[in-house]
Parts: sequence; structure tokens; C-alpha cells
Amino acid sequence: MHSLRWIWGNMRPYRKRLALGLLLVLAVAGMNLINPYVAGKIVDRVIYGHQNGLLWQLLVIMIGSTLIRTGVRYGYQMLFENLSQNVIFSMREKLYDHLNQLEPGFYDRTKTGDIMARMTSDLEAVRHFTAWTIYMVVENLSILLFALCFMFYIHPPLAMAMLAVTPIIGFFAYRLTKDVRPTFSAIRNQFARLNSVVQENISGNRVVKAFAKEEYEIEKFSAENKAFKEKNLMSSRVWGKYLPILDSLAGVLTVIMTFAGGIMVIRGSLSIGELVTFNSLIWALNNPMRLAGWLINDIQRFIASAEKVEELLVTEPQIKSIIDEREVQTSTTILEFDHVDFSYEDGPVLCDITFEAHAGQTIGIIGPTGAGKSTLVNLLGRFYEVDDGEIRVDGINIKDWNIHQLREKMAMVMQDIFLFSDTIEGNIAYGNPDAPMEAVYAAAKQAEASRFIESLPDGYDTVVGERGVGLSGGQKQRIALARALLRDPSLLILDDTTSSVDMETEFKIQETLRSILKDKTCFIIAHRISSVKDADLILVMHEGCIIERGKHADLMERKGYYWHVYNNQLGNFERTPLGEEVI
Ligand SMILES: Nc1ncnc2c1ncn2[C@@H]1O[C@H](COP(=O)(O)OP(=O)(O)OP(=O)(O)O)[C@@H](O)[C@H]1O
Repeated sequence: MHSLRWIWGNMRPYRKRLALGLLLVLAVAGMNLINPYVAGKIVDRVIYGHQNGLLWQLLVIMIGSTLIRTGVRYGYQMLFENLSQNVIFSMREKLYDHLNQLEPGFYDRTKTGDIMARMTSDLEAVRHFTAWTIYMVVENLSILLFALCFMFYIHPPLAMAMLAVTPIIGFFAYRLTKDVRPTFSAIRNQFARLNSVVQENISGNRVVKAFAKEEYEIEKFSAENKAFKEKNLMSSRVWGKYLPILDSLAGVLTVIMTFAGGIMVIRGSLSIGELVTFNSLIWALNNPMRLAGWLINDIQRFIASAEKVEELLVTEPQIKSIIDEREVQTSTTILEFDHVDFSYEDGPVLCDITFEAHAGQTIGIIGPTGAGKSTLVNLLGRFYEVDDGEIRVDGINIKDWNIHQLREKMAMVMQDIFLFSDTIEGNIAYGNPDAPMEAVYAAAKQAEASRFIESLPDGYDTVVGERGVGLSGGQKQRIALARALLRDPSLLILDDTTSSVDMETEFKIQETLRSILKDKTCFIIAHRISSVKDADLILVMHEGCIIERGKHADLMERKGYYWHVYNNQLGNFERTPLGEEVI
């Protein structure tokens, strides 16, 4: 019922069309009675009553009603098809919009395959329900009811006899509904798992090949595929048990009618013409009964999918933005971390992080892997919410910023570079699509990317594959850096951005950054001391805490962790005070 209410709500803008469609369905259901009625009249009036002149009129009525019925039926089928496409179109838009509102934490928890299943097969099941199941249910129920009423009107005792099997049909239809629902949920969930395996295999195909794990992946897919087949078979075993019962019970109606109707004709309480009318109406009773099983399957499949689509739509974004935009006074940014604690679902990651970054400053963050460096900068973009403490941008808690406005102030080059399957120009201009070509060239130059881009046969028009396939790690990093620089942000965050770039190119990039970031705030996360040593403030992180802070010279003087790492990177390998050999 809940799913029906939900789809009803989604059809609100199209209710007039729906009402018209249902009206036409009812009209056609009613018109289905004309031919059986006319057939009875032909037998009684023309054959037995010898009113031969009536034959042509009755035949014209039969042909006319058949033509009109077929035309109207085609009309409402098109109407429901159109309605379903509109409903699904806006639902898909809503879903996609909603997916864009959800925070990274949601994507950490949810498998891509599951999201894709909701966006494709679940939506298709909902579409099928609105395009076909709704009118088929109404059509068959109304044909059944109209036929029954007509039968009662013609001959109540025979009509009563025809109803004898309906309680049994009702019982089996109820059992089918109850038993088949969990099987459709299981199929749907297994399909999502199958989707995830395929998606991971495609995304990670290089790893699969590099480790020669094709056999393992095939077996993994095979296991999920087998489970999918079994769940489908389990479902078909359930409905396969009930459909023949419903079909046979529908067949029993013919036997009842022939037997009881025959006796009534012999006794003279029923005319042959009325028996012919009953006989012509029999399909109006047994067809809906035969279809009941299939329609119940469709409805259960719809419910299983609708629950998943709705679940996604009602998933509340954990990170909410205030609506009001503030007047941004400056193009520079001042940043404060004030006793910030943060944990992922698995446990605490950052503890008591406090520091300030002023406009024009560069903050270097260094520390062993897993120390919490990326997490710290992710908090800046409010991808996750802090547990305790405050992060302030220009003196205002980031929770009190309009999130889009906050993010517009910054540009981030993430550690895990993502490029879209688009041209290099499209990728660089992603954050600033209206930028003139000259600005794109300038950003590429600043990121030391222009030379290699120009050497490609199609230059800036080169289409890069999904995630940047076809480019080296360092080339991808430089395109991502150009994309960030084109935004001309007041806060630039570079998370391990030059790790795959050779030292000479990195040096040139640093030179350029120094000149263009004069009044901007910049965060550089790196493992190489060379990337951070000129920073105004270097934060050394370990296990979620800042263990050392200061400029390069201060940290060298302290002879702590930073000093050890510096020496290690010069080739004087020693154990650091924390036990790691090299960062
Ligand atoms: N999305 C996430 N969900 C749960 N835990 C996470 C998530 N991202 C990171 N972590 C955990 O948080 C800790 C800090 O990770 P983070 O990526 O911030 O470290 P890092 O210092 O940037 O490491 P690296 O130098 O290797 O990039 C790690 O223990 C990691 O396993």
C-alpha cells in the first residue's frame, strides 16, 4: 500500500491524464459486453426468432463496437506509455539531483552497483508498473465486475454458480502475493550485488590483469551470477506453483457454465441465446483470473523496486547547507581549525587539531600514511562533519556558510585524480566552463602541462578515457592541477598533487605557484620534504594529531620526526622516532 501511495504522489502532476486513461479503460471494459450481448440476440432473435432483417444491424453493431474498442484501447495504451515516460523522467531527474546532494560519506557506505541498480532496473520496474500494470489491473477488474453484473442481470442463478470458484481463486491469489514478495526483493538485491561485481571488475581491470586474477574474478562473478539464477528460479518455483492452480480454476468456469447452463436450458429457465451470451462472457471471467498471477508478480516486483527507489530519495543528506548566501568581502581566505576532532564510522581519525592559516600563506602537511592528512583537508570542504571543535573560514564557522559558496572559494586537487571521459580542454575547464581558451592555455602552462598537451596529435581536443585512461600518472596530476588553477580560488588544496611528477617539473610548478598564490591560502599535502619545505607553516601529523609544527628551519632545529624524514630522503636512512623508516 505504501508503494502505491508513493507512486500515486509521483503521478500528481499527471492526474488529469491518468483520470482520462482510467475512464477510457472503464469505457472499453464496458464495451466488451456489447458483442456477447449481440451474439445472444442473433441466436434468440435471428436464428430462433427468424427476424432476419435484424442480422445486418446486429453485425454492424458488432463490427463497429470492435473497431471503436480497439481504437480506444490503442489510445489509452499510448496515453499510459506517455504518462509512464513522464513520471520516470521526472523521477530519474529527482534521483540524480538527490544523488548530487548526498555527501561523500553516503558513497563510502553504498556500493556503486547498488546505486546503478536503483537508477536503471528499479526505475524500469516502476515504469513498467505505470505503463502497463496499472491499466491491466483496472481493465481486468472492471471487465470482471461488468461481466458479473451483466450475468446477474441476465440470469442470477447461473451467475451465482459462476461465482462458486472465486473464494478459492481469492485464497490462492492471496497466498501467491504473500509468498512471491520476498523472492522479488531477494532477486533485486542479488541483481545489485551482481552489478557491483561487474562494475568493480571493469573499474579495476588493470589490477585484475596485473595480478593475473582473471580466473578469480570469473569465479567471483560466476558465484554471484549463480546466486542470481537461483533466486530467479526460486521465485519462478513460487509463482510456478500457483499459476497452474489459478489457470485450472479459471478453466473450471467453462465446465460450470456448460453443465449448469445446459441443465437450465433443458429445464427452460435459460434461453439458448442467453447461454451463448454467457459463453461469450466466460473469457471476461477467466481471463482476469488467469492473468491474476502475472499481475500479482508485476505488482510485487514493482513494490520491491519502488521501496529501493524511495529509500534512496528519502535518504537525508547528513551535511546540510544554509540557504542564505553571504556577501564575500575578499578574494582571500583566512582559515582556523579550533580543537577539531573527527571520526569515521570505524573510529577516531583526527584529534584536537588547532592551527591558523592566513591569506597568502602556504601550509605544508606531512606525515606517515594514514596519519589523517587527506581527512583534514576533506573537512575543509565540508565533505564530512566535524565531531567536535570548529573550522572557521574568514571568521565564520563553515557550518554557517552556504556550502556552494564555501566550495566556490576553494579548488582541490585530490590524491585520487579523477578525469572525465572528455577532451583535455573540457577537463581543465570543468570548474569554469565559460573560461576563454586563452585562460585554459594559461592554466595548463602554470601546471607545466602545456608542453605535453601540445605534443599530443589532437592537443587540447584529445579525448581522455574514463578516469584519464591513456595518460601517465604525472600527466593526469598536471591536468587536475590546471583544472584547479583555472578556478582562480582563494584557497587551493593540493593533496599529493606532484607525487608522480619529476623533481625538476615539481620545482617549476612550485615556482609558478609561489608567484600566482601571493594573496591566496594554499595547503600542500606531500610525502616529499621538497614539496613543503618552503611553506609558511609545516604541520607534521601522526595518528590524527599534529606532533610538530613550524617552518622548515624550526623543524630541522628540533631534530624530531621531520628532521629524520629529511635525512632519510637525502639518503641517510635511519629509523624515525616513530618507528617508520621512510614516509
Ligand atoms: N572514507 C573513509 N572511511 C573510513 N575510514 C577512512 C576513510 N578515509 C580514510 N579513512 C581512514 O582514516 C585514516 C586517515 O586516512 P587519510 O586518508 O586521511 O590519511 P593520509 O594521512 O592522507 O594518508 P596517505 O598519506 O596515505 O594519503 C586512515 O586510517 C584511513 O584508513
